[in-house]
Amino acid sequence: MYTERKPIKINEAVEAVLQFAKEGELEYVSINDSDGRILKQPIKADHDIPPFDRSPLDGFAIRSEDTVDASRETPIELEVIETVGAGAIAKRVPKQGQVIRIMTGAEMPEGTDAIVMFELTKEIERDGKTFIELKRSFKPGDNISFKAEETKTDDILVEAGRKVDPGVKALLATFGYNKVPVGKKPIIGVYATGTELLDVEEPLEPGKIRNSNSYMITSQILKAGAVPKYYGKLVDDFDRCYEAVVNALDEVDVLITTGGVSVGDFDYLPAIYEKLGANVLFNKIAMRPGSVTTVAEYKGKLLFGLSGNPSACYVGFELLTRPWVQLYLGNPKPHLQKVQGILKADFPKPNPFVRFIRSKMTIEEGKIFAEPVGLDKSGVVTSLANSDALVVLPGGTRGFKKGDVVDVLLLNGEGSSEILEK
Ligand SMILES: Nc1nc2c(c(=O)[nH]1)N[C@H]1C(S)=C(S)[C@@H](COP(=O)(O)OP(=O)(O)OC[C@H]3O[C@@H](n4cnc5c(N)ncnc54)[C@H](O)[C@@H]3O)O[C@H]1N2
Ligand code: MOO
Ligand SMILES: [Mg+2]
Repeated sequence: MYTERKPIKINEAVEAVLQFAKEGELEYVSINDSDGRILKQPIKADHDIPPFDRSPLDGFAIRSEDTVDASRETPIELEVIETVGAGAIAKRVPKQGQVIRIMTGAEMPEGTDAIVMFELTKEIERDGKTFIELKRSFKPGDNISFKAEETKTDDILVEAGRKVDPGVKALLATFGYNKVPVGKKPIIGVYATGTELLDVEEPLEPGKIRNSNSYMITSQILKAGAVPKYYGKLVDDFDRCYEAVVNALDEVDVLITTGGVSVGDFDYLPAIYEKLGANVLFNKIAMRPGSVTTVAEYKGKLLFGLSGNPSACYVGFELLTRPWVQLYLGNPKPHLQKVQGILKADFPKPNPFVRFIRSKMTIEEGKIFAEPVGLDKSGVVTSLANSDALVVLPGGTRGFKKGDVVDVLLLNGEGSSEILEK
């Protein structure tokens, strides 16, 4: 029997979900496996950078006092007594009139206080010795990379909560983080429901479609940084679906189902939550697509009943499941980043509920534009492949015109600590 559902605002829905946020434990992973992981501790300098005074050039380490009288008119000659490459330490200490040939990155030899690059010198061989000719003077400290000029011991260089990217990884290596402290990934179970669903390798049959949601959601889970556990597809049979949900719940941190969550005769998820005794946080959100998105809690675990319609399923995950995952991982910016953009085409439909339109973002002459892509229907799958943003049109508004400034959520953005709507 049909029972009316009361829609809540998307912000309230997100808040309801995040009441059950929990942070995962810290685990150590090899630096080689740390890409994309969220740091659980700040990266702290355990030594100065550079760790010693060093040469930033290929050239000669000199005693600047020896060069005081050098000029174009009165060039001086200095004797080269040793060559030192990066990683080696000079064995000799130059006396007056002596220099050490030095390569970029090598530690400044004792007794020297400036570097002259090769290009400013002329080499002279005489009596089995090597000399350089210099036509100008140098001051103490000329061309030296000084110890700690970049960073000092105990400086915090990257805060906890940051994602490991190539730059962060360079610092992890610099400071000897062979093992990196990161947030443990939650395991997210996935079931696709629907008697109409075919596996990817199966040929089409009358009345059937291929199951795309589980692949899409698995990919969204991976992109969010969690571990997907795909259980397969289920035909619309109450007992089989109920049993599958109960069994999966023991093995996962969160369970996602797609489909079967609306008011149809074979939409069994609402009844499954009821039989389970789960606490249904909401079963309708005032948004399009994804209005049927339902979330229930059972023994502290969340069950996301995402819509079967691909676009609604996609949006439901990004707005509701993804933030939960981010908080679990330790990311203080769990929500999609919001920017303002210029609508690139008319959008004549009225918006009784807030609408999230699959869109393509571009930057032209320094301005952000967003263009709706494909059909704006929740059953549409093709638009998703061309979207990197969601245009947000507030509920209770009429159509929008090309050129209007609108909020745009970035699907590949930095993340935000703010929920989208106030
Ligand atoms: N009387 C009403 N009918 C519907 C309402 C409503 O408010 N009153 N809401 C509509 C809206 S909005 C949506 S969204 C859908 C949601 O339906 P369900 O979440 O129950 O999903 P299903 O009915 O199982 O499937 C909907 C649609 O999606 C296709 N589908 C399902 N699973 C997959 C999959 N894994 N891969 C690709 N496509 C999938 C399915 O074949 C259906 O076409 O309800 C409306 N109805
Ligand atoms: O849940 Mo439906 O996607 O609102 O369109
Ligand atoms: Mg249905």
